[in-house]
Amino acid sequence: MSTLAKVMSKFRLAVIQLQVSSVKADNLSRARRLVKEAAGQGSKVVVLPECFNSPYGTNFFSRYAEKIPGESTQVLSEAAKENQVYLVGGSIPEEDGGKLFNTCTVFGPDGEVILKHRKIHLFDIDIPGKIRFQESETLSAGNSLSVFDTSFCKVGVGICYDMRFAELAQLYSRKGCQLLVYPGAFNMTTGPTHWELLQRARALDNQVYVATASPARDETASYVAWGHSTVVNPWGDVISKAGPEEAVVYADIDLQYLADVRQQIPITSQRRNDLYAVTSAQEGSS
Ligand SMILES: O=C(O)CCC(=O)C(=O)O
Repeated sequence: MSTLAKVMSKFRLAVIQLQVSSVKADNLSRARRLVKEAAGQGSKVVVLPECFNSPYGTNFFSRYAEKIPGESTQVLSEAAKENQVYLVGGSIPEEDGGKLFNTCTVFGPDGEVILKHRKIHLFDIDIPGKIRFQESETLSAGNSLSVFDTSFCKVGVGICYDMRFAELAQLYSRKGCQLLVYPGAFNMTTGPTHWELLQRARALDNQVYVATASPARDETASYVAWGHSTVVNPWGDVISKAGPEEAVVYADIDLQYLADVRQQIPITSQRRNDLYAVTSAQEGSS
C-alpha cells in the first residue's frame, strides 16, 4: 500500500456529547466551540447529537423548528469551514411546507451542505409506568436513505431510533459505507440495556465502525438523555465512550483494520443471497 493510501486509511473522528439547554443561542455557541476543540485535536469528522439546538420533546419541536438553511445550519456551515472538517450536524427540528421533521444536515470542509437526512423511523414507544413517547404526534418521517462521501470513506447516517432497524445499516453497508453515524438521545429506560448493544450489533453485523452522539445528561430536563456517546469498531469492541456529562470523545478510525476483519471473517461473500435478501425500494440511489 502506498504511503498516501496508508495515511488516507486512517482518520480521527470526534463525537461531541453536548450539554443542551433551552437557550438556543447557547447551544449553538457551545457546539461551535467544541467543534473547534475537536478539530484542534486532529479530528476530520465531527458528530453532534440529536436535537443539539433544542431540548428534546414533542412540546419543543415546533418552538425551536427552523427552515434549512436557517440560523442553526448557518452556524454548522461556518464551523465546518472554519475548522476544515466534515460536520455531521446532529439533528434539529426542521419546518418545511407546514410539516416538522427531525433532520440531520452534514457539511463538508468547505462549509457546503452535502447531505440532509430526515429521521425515517419515528420514535413511538409506550412502556407502561416507564416511558411513553410519540414523535409522530408532531413530526413527519423522512423517506430517504442517507449516505455521504468523504475523502476517507463513505458514511451512512441515521437518527437515534433509526439505529434499531438492522436492515437500514445493512443497506448502508452494502452501499459501501464503512462508518455509520447515529446522532441519538436514548433515555434512562432503554439506554442502559439497548444503547451500546444496538451499536455493537450494527457494527458486528456489518463489520463497520459505528458512532453515536448523545446530548449530555440533564437530570432537570423533561426527557433525561442517557448520554454515553460511543464509538464501536468492526470487531464489535467499544473503542471510545463518554460518561453522562458533556465531553468530546475521540476515536481513530482505521480502514485497514476494517478490511482485515472482513478478510478474516468473510461474512459478506458467505451470505446466502439465494436464500434471503434485504432490499430497498431505493436501490440504485445513493
Ligand atoms: O429507541 C430508543 O429507545 C430511544 C430512541 C430515541 O430516543 C429517539 O429516537 O429519539
